[in-house]
Amino acid sequence: MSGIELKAVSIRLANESIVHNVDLSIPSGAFLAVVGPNGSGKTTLLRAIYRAVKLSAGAIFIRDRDVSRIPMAAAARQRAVVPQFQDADVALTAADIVGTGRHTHTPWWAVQRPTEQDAVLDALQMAGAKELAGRMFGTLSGGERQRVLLARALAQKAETLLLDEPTNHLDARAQLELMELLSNLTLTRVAVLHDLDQALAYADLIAVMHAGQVVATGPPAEVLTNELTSKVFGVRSSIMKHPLTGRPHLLTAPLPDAAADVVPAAVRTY
Ligand SMILES: Nc1ncnc2c1ncn2[C@@H]1O[C@H](COP(=O)(O)OP(=O)(O)OP(=O)(O)O)[C@@H](O)[C@H]1O
Repeated sequence: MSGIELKAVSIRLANESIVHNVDLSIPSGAFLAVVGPNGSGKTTLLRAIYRAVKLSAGAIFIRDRDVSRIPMAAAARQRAVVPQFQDADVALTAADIVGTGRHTHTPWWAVQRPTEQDAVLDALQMAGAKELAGRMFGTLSGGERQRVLLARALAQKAETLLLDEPTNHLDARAQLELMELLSNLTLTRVAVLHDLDQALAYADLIAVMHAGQVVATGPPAEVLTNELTSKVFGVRSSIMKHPLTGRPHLLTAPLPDAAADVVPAAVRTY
């Protein structure tokens, strides 16, 4: 069974074609990183998976069920979302926010039960945010909020986890902790990432977007060639092993002429 399947997906917004004819298959339990230059359509594609934007053509399936035909309550059990922006102007504590992730399993009036509170604290602990439980959400820093939103998504215990630039706002150590945590989860995960090095080091698969199309997919070390990063991102690159951890890392350097206007043929589709 496929975790998530996109079939010939196209999206138009404000009369503009934003995503064109994307096919993507993410195996159940895999971690896919979506990368691409600014404005290439990554967030729009992710939002389509959680039904925040409508498709103009094609279809999206989570575990073989068409997401456009699923009742909202069932959809919330299908996918948990860590969005890029979240309104912080709410009179709720971090634990309250995480508790809203439990509403897919428990009626709102039962969220104060000890088992539910344990689930909330477990999720906060996993996201490295247990000490923030009693803090008002609006008083938290950007990085602290990000961890609370991750905890809310984990508390939801959905079949898939969708994250939009989850390492934004996090300091160096918190970024590594988050990527470690994400790479060790066993549910199907899709994360929009800007950091190609993080995508290479932690994701199972990568999809590269350029001008609304997916131009390459496959294992990150096979996809992130110097040729691809030159053409799509306008940077030279090479992959090196970290001397301490042995993990692969992507080093980048400017191109003499950083024009990135050639779309390469797909490296591999799966
Ligand atoms: N609601 C909208 N109406 C009109 N255009 C939109 C809308 N949302 C996004 N776009 C446009 O669609 C294109 C893709 O945007 P999107 O946010 O998906 O890109 P992205 O790859 O996630 O970019 P970034 O890396 O900068 O976050 C951009 O040109 C953006 O201006």
